[in-house]
Amino acid sequence: MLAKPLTLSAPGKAILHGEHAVVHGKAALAVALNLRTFLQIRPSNNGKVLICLPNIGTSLNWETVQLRTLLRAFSDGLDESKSPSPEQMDALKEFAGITTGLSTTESLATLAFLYLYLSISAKYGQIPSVEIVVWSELPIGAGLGSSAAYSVCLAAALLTACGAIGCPLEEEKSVVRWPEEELDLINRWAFRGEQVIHGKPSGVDNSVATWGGVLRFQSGKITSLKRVPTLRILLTNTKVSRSTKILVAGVKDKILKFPAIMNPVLASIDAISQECENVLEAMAESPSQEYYPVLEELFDINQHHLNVVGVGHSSLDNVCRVTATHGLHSKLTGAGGGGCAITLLRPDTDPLMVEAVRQDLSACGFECWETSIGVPGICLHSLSSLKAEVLHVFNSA
Ligand SMILES: Nc1ncnc2c1ncn2[C@@H]1O[C@H](COP(=O)(O)OP(=O)(O)O)[C@@H](O)[C@H]1O
Ligand SMILES: C[C@@](O)(CCOP(=O)(O)O)CC(=O)O
Ligand SMILES: [Mg+2]
Repeated sequence: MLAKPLTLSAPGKAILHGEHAVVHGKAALAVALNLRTFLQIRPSNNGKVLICLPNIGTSLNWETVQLRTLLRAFSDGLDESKSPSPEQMDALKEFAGITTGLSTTESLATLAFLYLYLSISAKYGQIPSVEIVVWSELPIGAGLGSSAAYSVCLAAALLTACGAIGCPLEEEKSVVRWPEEELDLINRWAFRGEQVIHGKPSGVDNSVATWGGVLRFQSGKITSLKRVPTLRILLTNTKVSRSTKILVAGVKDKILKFPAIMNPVLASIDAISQECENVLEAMAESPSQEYYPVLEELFDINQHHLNVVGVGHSSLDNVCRVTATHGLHSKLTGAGGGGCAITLLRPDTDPLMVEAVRQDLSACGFECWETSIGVPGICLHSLSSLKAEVLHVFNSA
């Protein structure tokens, strides 16, 4: 099916409000970041499937005949409307030789790939021999949705390789997107990859990586915010590693243990997302500085709530403290427990001040950078449109 190599990319995300609460049916507001995961898929004629993951130093390959055996055993339950079953996961673990019960970076990436490869192959009757390289600009496991960008890239590449969706790249265009119904199919398959990595994802991250822009997400309903003000956001990576799967499971346990205490906190987070959406709309309508104190206060309140639900970390408290000494307001973003925080900058924040904050945060061992938001979701690239850094990774993989 695949005639020539394809290169595609999907963005990471930052959650303004609603992380964790969104897993329990509350609203979240999320933005696509200009940090992307890139995937190159090449047709191969050696009867193998190869996946190379330079970010984590992993390269794996299997014979398609081996995969075909597994496919037969699994083709019944594998389609985009079903969640991965424990039996399927056990069979994949055995196949991939994953013996430890612990979810490592490599084991999760391998299982998500094998699950998507086999289920898409089973559904569309193809078992393509391909070489795949996935490389990301995003920090991995830091709250910026690398798992979703990975799953969305894999779903789009495998659906294209199996002929389930078209390949809309035209010679004269450097970047193109799929039509809406194909994006929807990519998103639904990517959600299955997120289930392998997260356990119980809400679907917000894969939706942002697919659709891009600024989204409101609640119980699977995706609403693109059409009019949003330009927000300046500083991202800080505390470099404290954590696992989304473990943090999401911890919040669930807390809700089960203290429902009367935790449910009102989730309801309050939901109200914060709603209030923030109202403010963003009003700002887009009539830009004014007067809205910033409200956005800042919402960051502060939500950060306290996230500590209450048990996903804070002393490194994140440090980010909040350091930025507060410069009059700035921060909250964790994504699953928390370490990873990244976001800090709101006002449009007129002096670059010298931003530099001073960056230096203070770097002195704590953190990495910090300003980012632009609301970028496009999954797209196909012509080779000539790729940055030298990305080309270099693909050429040397
Ligand atoms: N570029 C990549 N290469 C390999 N694995 C990746 C990549 N991006 C994401 N992953 C997988 O996603 C997991 C991180 O997901 P998660 O804990 O949800 O953190 P986040 O989504 O915030 O980065 C990693 O452990 C790894 O299995
Ligand atoms: C905590 C959560 O709301 C976001 C997780 O994001 P990340 O994997 O930490 O980037 C989980 C989810 O919505 O699936
Ligand atoms: Mg994730």
